Amino acid sequence: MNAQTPIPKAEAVTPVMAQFLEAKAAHPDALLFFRMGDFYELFFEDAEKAAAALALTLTKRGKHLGEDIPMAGVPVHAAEGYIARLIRQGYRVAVCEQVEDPAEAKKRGSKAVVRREVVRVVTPGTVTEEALLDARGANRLAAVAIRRGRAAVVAVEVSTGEVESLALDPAGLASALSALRPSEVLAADRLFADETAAHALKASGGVVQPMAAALSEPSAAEARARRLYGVETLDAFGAFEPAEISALGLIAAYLETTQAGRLPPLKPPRRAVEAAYMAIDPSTRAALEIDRAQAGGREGSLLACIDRTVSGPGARRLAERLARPLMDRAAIEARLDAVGWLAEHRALRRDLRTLLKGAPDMARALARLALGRGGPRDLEALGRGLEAAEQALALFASRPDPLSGPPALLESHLAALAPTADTARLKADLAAGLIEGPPHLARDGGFIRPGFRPELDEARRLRDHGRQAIVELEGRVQVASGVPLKARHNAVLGYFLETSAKQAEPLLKPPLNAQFIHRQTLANQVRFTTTELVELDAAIAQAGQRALAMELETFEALRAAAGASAAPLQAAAEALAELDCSAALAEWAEEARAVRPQVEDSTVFLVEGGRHPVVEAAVTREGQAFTPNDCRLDGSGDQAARLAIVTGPNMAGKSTFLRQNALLAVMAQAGSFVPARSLRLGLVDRLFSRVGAGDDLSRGRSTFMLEMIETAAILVQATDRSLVVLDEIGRGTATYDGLAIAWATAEGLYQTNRCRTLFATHYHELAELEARLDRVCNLSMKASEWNGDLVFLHEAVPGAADRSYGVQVAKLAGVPPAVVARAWEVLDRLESEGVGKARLEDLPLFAVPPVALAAEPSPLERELARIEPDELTPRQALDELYRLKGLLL
Ligand SMILES: Nc1ncnc2c1ncn2[C@@H]1O[C@H](COP(=O)(O)OP(=O)(O)OP(=O)(O)O)[C@@H](O)[C@H]1O
Repeated sequence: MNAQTPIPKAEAVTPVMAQFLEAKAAHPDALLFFRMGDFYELFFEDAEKAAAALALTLTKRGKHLGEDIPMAGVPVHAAEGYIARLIRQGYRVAVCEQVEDPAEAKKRGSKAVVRREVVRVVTPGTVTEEALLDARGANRLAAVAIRRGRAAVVAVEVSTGEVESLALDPAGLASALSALRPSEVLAADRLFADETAAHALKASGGVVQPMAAALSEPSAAEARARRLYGVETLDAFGAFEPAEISALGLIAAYLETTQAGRLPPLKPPRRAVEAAYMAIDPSTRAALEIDRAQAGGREGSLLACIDRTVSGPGARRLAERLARPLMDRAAIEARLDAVGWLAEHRALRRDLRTLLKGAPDMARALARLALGRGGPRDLEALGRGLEAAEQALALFASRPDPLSGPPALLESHLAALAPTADTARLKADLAAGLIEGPPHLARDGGFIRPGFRPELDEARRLRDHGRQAIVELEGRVQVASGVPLKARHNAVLGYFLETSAKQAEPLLKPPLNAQFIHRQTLANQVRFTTTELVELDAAIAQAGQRALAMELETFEALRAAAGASAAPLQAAAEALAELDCSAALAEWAEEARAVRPQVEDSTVFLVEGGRHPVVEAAVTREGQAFTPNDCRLDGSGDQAARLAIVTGPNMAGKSTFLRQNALLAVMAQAGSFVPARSLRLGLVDRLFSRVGAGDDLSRGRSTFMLEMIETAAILVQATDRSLVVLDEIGRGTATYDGLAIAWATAEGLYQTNRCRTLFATHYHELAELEARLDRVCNLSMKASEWNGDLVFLHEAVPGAADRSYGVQVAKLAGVPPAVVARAWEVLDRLESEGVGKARLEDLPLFAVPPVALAAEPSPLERELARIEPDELTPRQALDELYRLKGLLL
């Protein structure tokens, strides 16, 4: 979001305003939080925006070029909450701090202003503070680039240091981005001209940050990426494609500016290949409500329904697994082994979950510490995390049946939990060094345990002893002077002796005025000091400062020790998260009576007694029973039909049936048990679901247009390994057009794409396909009529539905009786005239041989895609043109 403050000319402004203008000029598109003593102040347009966004009072401070300067401010101690709210509204916030002591500034002259610098830009994708993060959700910063016809997405989780790089075909951008669900996406500004990329960026759901195209240029990007990792060459990370380097360069550039040079500790990029995951495009993801319900929130999604994790990191792992189901059968089996083993070992699972419930978010604490934003509480979190790791290890070691050892994946997590010499020392130091329940911030001290550093104890003793000495002094001067003096302290005077104005009289006159030095007269009180008190005050202040300095030094030493052990700490954090995730899936499997799916390399899809977990939960809450359903498909057409036409009345459960089968595939390949009696699943490479679409009027597309765009994508991309569930294609247009489109789509999917397909429709004419084609079957959702009313049985049975029962459903919905009666009349007329029958006969079904839908690009197209105009000199461009023309000859 842009917050373009009109930048006034710097002449004739106060020195502070000049500082503000300079900082603002460097961060024109962020709201500038300008530190003034105990407040952050915002000026000009920033003030107006923040005041509106945070319901702050908009005031004025001084004049600029004759005009009042609008101003709004927030107290420093409450700033985090305000910044959080601005970030959630899509703003970026630049924090401009005082970076020197006011006393230092004074040394330069009485008029000198304190130096200020922007120490950080807070943006949605780079926040690390607990208050700004969702404990159960990842917070990713992603960058997108396209070079030489290939695209890349690099995603960084600053709060945990995870980095992932994915090289892919530009057509897959939307799927890849929607799987990552970044909070913020960076892209070179020229990328917005590319329709595919622009669509993918918009569909990502994150705040999009356009970046100068120069930052993604290969050499600049590579240099920055090397700097990010502090390496001479990126070779050790594998062979990056040019687009990946560009995207990594954008991330590096953004982190450099927003973190003001303080770079987070990032893990080496994990390189993923597109083929490693089941591709799920954004509309399929939305339609299936995998991690978010269509209404927006988590509530009502598959994730919310099955999430039994007990820790934030575990919840993030689970979300990640569901967002990106795997294609690697061995990796899926390994996850299933882990879930299965934990499902069997109930007592151990229970103890493990109790243990993990209290475990802290080590990865995020570590990242905050590394970025210099962490405090004693983050150190404590590391200590507690290491303790939890040891306890988890002990739990597994003490299980009663040592013979049935945990499967390989669990073993690898346990190995990561084992302490190293460094982490063991760190844990011991943290336990010995920190008090229970230390404060968030190191700033004020008071968090080092007595006994940890003898010299700190000594400084504290002196400080406390001094305080005791003052109490004694207070008693003595009272007796000596006969005046009721009270010892007090404030930040300006330090310690002083105070009495009422009336009783102060004797102290202001000889002989007592020789001992009592007057400091201040207020309306009712007079304040004094004595030489002894001045000395005590100085000694206390000095000891206090020494104690604080030592505490801060100790904090730094512990922080450095944690930083030096970052790798084993991150590994232990990840292992705890994985254990929570697997144990949670086992817990849910037991609750939901879910079974282990059988995953294969074939193209079968055989479900017995499948259920939709979310609908089942909703139906059960209402006190009703959910009807499980079988589904048999086979891409090879060997055991079952490849295409099933699903008909049945409205409300009979068609959409539920379709979605539940798609979700079973997602869950199985995510490595979860599935809500069914059994499932045999041949790995699904791409999942498509077109189940109802909303309008996308902001992009000027009608519901029907959107439906057709999505249908086109399926027809172009689905392979013989894909699973497609389509609900009511072609209903948003005239009946004949709709039927024709539905028919041709079913035919195309069957003959050209050859994918496994469930095709729900109200065009009962499509049932004819079963008779005409080999591997097509009809399914219908059973309903029966009872006393003129419809009863839904929600059972998928072989055969086509005889009719739609639309009028009965209208009646159930409360359409007025007169309208229902009229509808019956019209329906009777239409049916008696045989309009439906005639219609089908008219269609030129199978008259035209199907065309190859997923056409290969021509050599010329392939060559064109490879050319990167920005990287060519005019001369090279001309040469390229001649070469391309040559391809035509
Ligand atoms: N297998 C089932 N067992 C029990 N109840 C079910 C089942 N399937 C669906 N239902 C119930 O029926 C309702 C309607 O289901 P669904 O939306 O799938 O119907 P539909 O046939 O797709 O309807 P329409 O054609 O109007 O879109 C669900 O909200 C749920 O309450």
